Amino acid sequence: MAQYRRVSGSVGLITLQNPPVNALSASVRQGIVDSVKRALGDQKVKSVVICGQNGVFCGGADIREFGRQMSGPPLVPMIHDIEAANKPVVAAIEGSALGGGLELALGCHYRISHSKAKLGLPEVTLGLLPAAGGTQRLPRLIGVPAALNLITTGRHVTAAEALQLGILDHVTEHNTVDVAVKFALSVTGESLDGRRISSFSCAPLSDLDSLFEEAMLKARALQYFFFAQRAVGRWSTPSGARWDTSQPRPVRKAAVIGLGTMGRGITVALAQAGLSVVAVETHAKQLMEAKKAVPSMLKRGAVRGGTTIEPDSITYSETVQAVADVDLVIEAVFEDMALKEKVFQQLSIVCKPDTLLCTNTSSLDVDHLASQTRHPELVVGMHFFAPAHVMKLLEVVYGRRSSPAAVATAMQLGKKMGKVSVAVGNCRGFAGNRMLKRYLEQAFFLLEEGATPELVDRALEEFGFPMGVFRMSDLSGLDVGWRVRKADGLADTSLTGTSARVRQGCRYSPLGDLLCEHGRFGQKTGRGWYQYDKPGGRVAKSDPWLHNFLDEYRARHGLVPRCIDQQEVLERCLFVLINEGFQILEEGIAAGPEDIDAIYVFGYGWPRHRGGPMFYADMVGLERVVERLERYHQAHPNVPYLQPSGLLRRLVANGSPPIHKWRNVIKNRNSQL
Ligand SMILES: CCCCCCC/C=C/C(=O)SCCNC(=O)CCNC(=O)[C@H](O)C(C)(C)COP(=O)(O)OP(=O)(O)OC[C@H]1O[C@@H](n2cnc3c(N)ncnc32)[C@H](O)[C@@H]1OP(=O)(O)O
Repeated sequence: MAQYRRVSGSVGLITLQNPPVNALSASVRQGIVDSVKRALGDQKVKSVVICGQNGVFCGGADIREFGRQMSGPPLVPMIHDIEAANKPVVAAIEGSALGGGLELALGCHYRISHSKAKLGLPEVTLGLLPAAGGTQRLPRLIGVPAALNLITTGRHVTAAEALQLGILDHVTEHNTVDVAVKFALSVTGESLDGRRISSFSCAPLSDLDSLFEEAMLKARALQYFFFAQRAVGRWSTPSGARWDTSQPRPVRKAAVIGLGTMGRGITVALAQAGLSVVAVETHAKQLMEAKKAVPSMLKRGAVRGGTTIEPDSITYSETVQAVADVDLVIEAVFEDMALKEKVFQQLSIVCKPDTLLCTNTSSLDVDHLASQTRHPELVVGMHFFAPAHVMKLLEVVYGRRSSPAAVATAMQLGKKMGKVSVAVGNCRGFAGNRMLKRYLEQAFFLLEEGATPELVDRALEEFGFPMGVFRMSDLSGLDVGWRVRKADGLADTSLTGTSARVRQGCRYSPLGDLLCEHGRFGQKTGRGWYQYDKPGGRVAKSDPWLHNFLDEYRARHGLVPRCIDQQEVLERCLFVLINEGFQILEEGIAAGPEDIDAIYVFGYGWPRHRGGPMFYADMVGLERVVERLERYHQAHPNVPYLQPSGLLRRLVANGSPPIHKWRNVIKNRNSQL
């Protein structure tokens, strides 16, 4: 329903009332129609404000009514009548104005919003189109490109963005209804001619064709990705193991070894999947902290997902002996081979002979760990992404001796945990991190050549990544990569002169290592590629220290900074990552391009509407990718992986078949080996 009352003498205030989000049920629509009629018929009322009760404007059509017989007044004429009113109508938006809620607000003559409100047309996420005037009014108000973006993505925008786009007239930090009532008083009697959005003409666009072409490309990418996501479940390995011929084993009880950040997340993910879990941590302090953290993570998850969790599904232990009867173990100790070797040797003794032993390593050799056990065929990698109970991606890494049943079991467990599980072969960094390494290195090189973290991140964020490479590095911690580079014998900052920027015969940038030596590990230390207001702060700010440091670094190494544009940033960072993807396909580490695309979309923030790196390469054109890589390789001959991979060249030589035919080219090649 809707409540109607007169306030401040001459303002008719209509309050939508339908908890929890004031959705536009039949009775709310009836309430609005009746209240508007009353307000317009009352001589004392000079203007109208529409708001929602309990700090929410309106969550849109009442989804609970979908599928039922339509009753009550329809939305379109209701909104039309509001727009046609001869008294100003102001929407006072708090909380959310979504779907039909935003469409109602667009029918009003003015929109005032609280700064914390969210607005959007999310119908597409429900398989609908905005059918209450949104597709007509929004493009007229903010232009076709911006409206198309909101309508086709369904994304929610903040009040600040909505103001910038022109959806809102005013944003306030104060009581929105009070501000709207005052505003309504101030516009009493003013002409409404320029306020009825449906009478606006749509700004003509010279490049409408390219706009629609772009939208079509997005649609193609999303459709491709829909199938790619499903294709990864039909896994296969070069040894011939396949999803449809491999029998997974039942897993009822699992264990996690090591309760750091990853181990806790994995424990939560397993418990949420309904398994009983033995959580092992040999350090008493860490164990105590985990015992507090895990239940509260579970509780938060249950509130979010509306599920219940058996509180005693997790038992904690300080010794590995506690895992004697489990079906599967996931090791998540510190990323140190010697330590992991010891854990696997112990597990091999303690566990039942048929227990599956998994490692959460992000890059170490799964075959080597398997060799520490009595049953190497029961060892696989289960590479989770942080936070492990939230991130959708799981790389299931099969080793040379992993049995088909072991791979099938890990894949099925991943699915049970709600993950997108992708089977990949064993190599340094597996598929995702191996490709990421190339991307990161190019970003460092770009800084050496004259770019700034801001410029690189802006290019990547405009491409669609939720955060650029440097903001991401600050978030995940610069020390993570530093440790890996040290273990690989790369991070040696004592080198000077030319050798400082060359390792193992290839170009190397020590910039990340140098920052770590300055204690700049990213967000956690409050300093990294950016500065933060405090350790743990989230808002990245440009750091003059860093810019000065880069200037000095370039001067020290005789590097003359040059102007670098966004196109070069994208090509250098993305094409080199794509090239590594082709190399991975060629080596059989990933079975098909869909696997790589799923890994990048679910694990690394690659924008879904661009389909994943391999699909993107197909869209850009393989010839162009080869041509650009060759050009960059000529300019940087000491970066060998800028050379187009053999598979990429072969695909071009085969007339650049579309992505769904690449597997044939890969298969033909492998069968000739
Ligand atoms: C078939 C022909 C129809 C013609 C329609 C004409 C055009 C209009 C179309 C539409 O408007 S479609 C609906 C568009 N709106 C949405 O998609 C919004 C969906 N909701 C949300 O995004 C969020 O719920 C929220 C509004 C941002 C609030 O988020 P928050 O995290 O604060 O709370 P939630 O836990 O998500 O929700 C709380 C509570 O509210 C229920 N709910 C939310 N939206 C609706 C709705 N539109 N209709 C009915 N109920 C809704 C949600 O289920 C939760 O309820 P409980 O589970 O707690 O009971």
